[in-house]
Amino acid sequence: MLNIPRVTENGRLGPVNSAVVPRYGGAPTFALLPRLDEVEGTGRKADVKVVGVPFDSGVSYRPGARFGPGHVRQSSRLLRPYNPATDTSPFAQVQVADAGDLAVNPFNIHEAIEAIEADALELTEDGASLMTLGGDHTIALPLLRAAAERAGSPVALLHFDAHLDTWDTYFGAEYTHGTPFRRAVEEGILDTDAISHVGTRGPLYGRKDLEDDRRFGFGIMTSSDVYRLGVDEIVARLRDRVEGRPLYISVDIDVLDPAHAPGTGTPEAGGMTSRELLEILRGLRGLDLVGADVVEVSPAYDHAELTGIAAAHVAYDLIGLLGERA
Ligand SMILES: N=C(N)NCCCC(=O)O
Ligand SMILES: [Zn+2]
Ligand SMILES: [Zn+2]
Repeated sequence: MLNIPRVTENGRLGPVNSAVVPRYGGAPTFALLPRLDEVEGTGRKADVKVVGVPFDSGVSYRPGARFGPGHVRQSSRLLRPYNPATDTSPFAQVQVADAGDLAVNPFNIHEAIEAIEADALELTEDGASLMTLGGDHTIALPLLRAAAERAGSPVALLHFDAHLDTWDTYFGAEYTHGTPFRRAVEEGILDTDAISHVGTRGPLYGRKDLEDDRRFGFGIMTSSDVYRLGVDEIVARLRDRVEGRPLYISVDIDVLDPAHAPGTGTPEAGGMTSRELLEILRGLRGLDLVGADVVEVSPAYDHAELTGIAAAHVAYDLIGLLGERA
């Protein structure tokens, strides 16, 4: 089809109009949004760019997150343009486009990390912000580097994850999916007065893991805190920690219980529900969100697109938050 009919609201080029073209056909861009080159071809510029990073050479257990971006896009076909939970139309408030996947070397982690940082800087040169689909959690490090560079200062971080990801090395390797936030603290790109994990749970290697993590400045809202304190109290405490600072949000999909997100590399029992995660994110409106990622979706372990759909909805709400700022 030459002219694909799109929802055009508020002057923004939106998703394929699924009242005309069935949503299960055609190119699986995120939420059926236009590609970046299509948007730029109309003389528009994208304020929020969805970008995939098909990289999983940093995993310590089950592989497969390299297929995450494609799976999340496929699972995002049913997203509709209006979000009643926030009374916003995320694709109409700003221009959103799918920038495709970065080309990253699967055999050289150092080269991959450099490429991700450089590409993230290039994609944000025009003032756009990035909604990144991973990929394993290694990719958060170069994304944070680029975010801090663009913000002109270290950034606050809300890290949704079952894991701390502040371990030191695995088999002597410094750059893995279990170590990005320790490296980020060492590099001085995080505002260590304003960093917190959310949804942490599961066995650790030892008490020292928590001692190190606290020394780096991280606060922790565990999965059990979310259950016991409830969403509103968690939101209040998180806002208190990061308000008024440039903020990056990193969501490892394994923050969800394996019942909600089985398709991931290092699952842990006792996680939050997708409803809780979405409600917490919706409580973070009005903050200075400069970038976000959703990582660790490993489709070979997924069933019925459970994990892909959860990740797609999380990205949809994050795009809403990014767009409010833009
Ligand atoms: N899923 C992420 N990002 N990290 C998990 C690392 C857990 C481990 O191998 O000990
Ligand atoms: Zn994790
Ligand atoms: Zn992680």
